[in-house]
Amino acid sequence: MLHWGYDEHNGPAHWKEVFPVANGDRQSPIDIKTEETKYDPSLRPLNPNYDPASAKIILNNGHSTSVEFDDTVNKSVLTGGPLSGTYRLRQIHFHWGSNDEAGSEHAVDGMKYAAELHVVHWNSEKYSSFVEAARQSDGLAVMAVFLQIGECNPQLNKITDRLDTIRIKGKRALFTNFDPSCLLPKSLDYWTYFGSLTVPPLLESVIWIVLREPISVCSEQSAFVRLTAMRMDLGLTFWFKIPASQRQDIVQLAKFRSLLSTAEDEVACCLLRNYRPPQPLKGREVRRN
Ligand SMILES: NS(=O)(=O)c1c2ccccc2cc2ccccc12
Ligand SMILES: [Zn+2]
Repeated sequence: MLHWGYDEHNGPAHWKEVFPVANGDRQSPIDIKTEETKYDPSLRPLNPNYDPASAKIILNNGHSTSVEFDDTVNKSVLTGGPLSGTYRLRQIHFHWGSNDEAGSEHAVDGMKYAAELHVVHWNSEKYSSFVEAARQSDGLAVMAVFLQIGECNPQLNKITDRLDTIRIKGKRALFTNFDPSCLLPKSLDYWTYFGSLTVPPLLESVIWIVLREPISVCSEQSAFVRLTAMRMDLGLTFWFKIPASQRQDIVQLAKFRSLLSTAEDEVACCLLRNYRPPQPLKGREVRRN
């Protein structure tokens, strides 16, 4: 396998050839069977506390688009929930599919959402760097938020409106004054389990915190259906009368799909999907608050 990706020749089924831990005992993502989750009264409320000034850049690393934060000090942290100690915000990124029927990494009773946001933190109380923490069983904490097809999400526009400036792999742009809490749902109820990175090197060092309530995102498929219905009502070819700005808004998810997984000097290839399928639970418990 040349370099891992999500295509037929280098996708999740091949990753074990280079990263044997792909068949490990605490791999992610998983399909959360809600009937088998266990209520744990010792689980505390989640307490995200982010400073918008920590946001630094938005980038396309060829596998996803991420917003990177200044993690040299404890300015933006996550505490509470299943965590003991303080976990420092490192980056956020997204996973999506080539159509609205799949795209999330975790599933709930076999149901996949259209996309998934991951908010990545590392245990800055016990470890001195992200790289060191990524090698420890309690080193990382990732909060996952499901994106469900529906109304356009104005908060998400802060990200999707910038994607056309970082279409090519390796491109980055300044991105500050952004508090990722704006992308969290009203309820911070969650499921939690011990897992791994869902991308190579698939390190088994992540405490996963999956929020139960999704946030909304719109995509051209759902918008196209809505507009066609509207056009039917109006009996007019209404589409071309919509100002481009508004047309822009109705294709949030399409903008993720138009990112390139290739660099400047390569043949352009769209990053149409970047999710790993659910992995075996291997006896792990999924707790809920
Ligand atoms: N999906 S993931 O949260 O395991 C993940 C990444 C996924 C895509 C691109 C970069 C990622 C970096 C991560 C760093 C730490 C933990 C998870 C990470
Ligand atoms: Zn992720």
